[in-house]
Amino acid sequence: MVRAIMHGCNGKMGQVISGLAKADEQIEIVAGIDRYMGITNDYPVFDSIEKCDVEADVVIDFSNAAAVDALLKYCVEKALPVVLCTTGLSEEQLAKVEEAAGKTAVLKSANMSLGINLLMKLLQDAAKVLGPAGYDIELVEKHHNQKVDAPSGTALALADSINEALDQEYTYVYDRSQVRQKRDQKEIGISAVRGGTIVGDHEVIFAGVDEVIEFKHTAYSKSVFGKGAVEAAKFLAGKPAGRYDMSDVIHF
Ligand SMILES: NC(=O)C1=CN([C@@H]2O[C@H](COP(=O)(O)OP(=O)(O)OC[C@H]3O[C@@H](n4cnc5c(N)ncnc54)[C@H](O)[C@@H]3O)[C@@H](O)[C@H]2O)C=CC1
Ligand SMILES: O=C(O)C1=N[C@H](C(=O)O)C[C@H](O)C1
Repeated sequence: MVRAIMHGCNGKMGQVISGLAKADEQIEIVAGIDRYMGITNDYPVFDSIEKCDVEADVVIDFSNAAAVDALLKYCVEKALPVVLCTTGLSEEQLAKVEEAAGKTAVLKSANMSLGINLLMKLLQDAAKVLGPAGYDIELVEKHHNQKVDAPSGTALALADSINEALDQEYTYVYDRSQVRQKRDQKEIGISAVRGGTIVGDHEVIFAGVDEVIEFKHTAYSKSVFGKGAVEAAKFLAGKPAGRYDMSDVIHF
């Protein structure tokens, strides 16, 4: 049985994971961390990670970028593997993630769903053909109105995946409103839409002369992310220090 600490336990994803873990004999949430205390859970909840003295094998994190520095410090000190799902980390924080991975196992992924992780692979094949053929690449993501970061971590990860296939030659453009010039061919435009309860839509558009190829992923429920995170936690418990991602968990 894998013992997990749920960081951000009283948030939307924290509650999805709590529900999934209850129905799973291979994982148990032994403690939760959240600064919001308005929910009753069947495990002890602490208002900050530093206060948690419960023994565990892994941490699952769906919280807020502002909470990630303290989390990494705690996991490094306790040599505790961490599945890092929070998005919107700064460049400085991304460097801290790499540093932490030198001391404990860190699996970071902006999207835990099978579909998006497959899409990242498919896009690399498409980009290798369509990029050199001069197709313009644009990405549009849509999320619910409670989301604080933009663009989504997934949109950035999809763009990174495409750019890797194209020898890192592309730059990202987030806002065209102040730019009075035509797009450069080696740009990836990234646009964010926020509204209602949209769980998560990602569309990648390759636009050429007289034809357009579109790839689209739609998440209809947060459980697609939750299931991936639970599998990632089971995978990461007991692993040596290092940087892991969902390609270590999902084998295509
Ligand atoms: N990698 C993936 O597949 C996915 C990642 N996410 C990301 O996960 C994060 C959380 O998403 P949601 O659950 O929808 O958000 P949410 O806002 O519903 O939940 C976040 C929880 O973290 C808590 N929190 C915030 N700061 C804290 C702190 N300093 N200490 C302790 N607790 C703190 C909040 O009180 C809240 O309960 C976001 O960054 C989101 O983008 C969300 C879905 C899928
Ligand atoms: O905040 C969300 O909800 C989501 N965030 C992740 C992201 O920023 O990519 C993943 C998913 O799309 C849902």
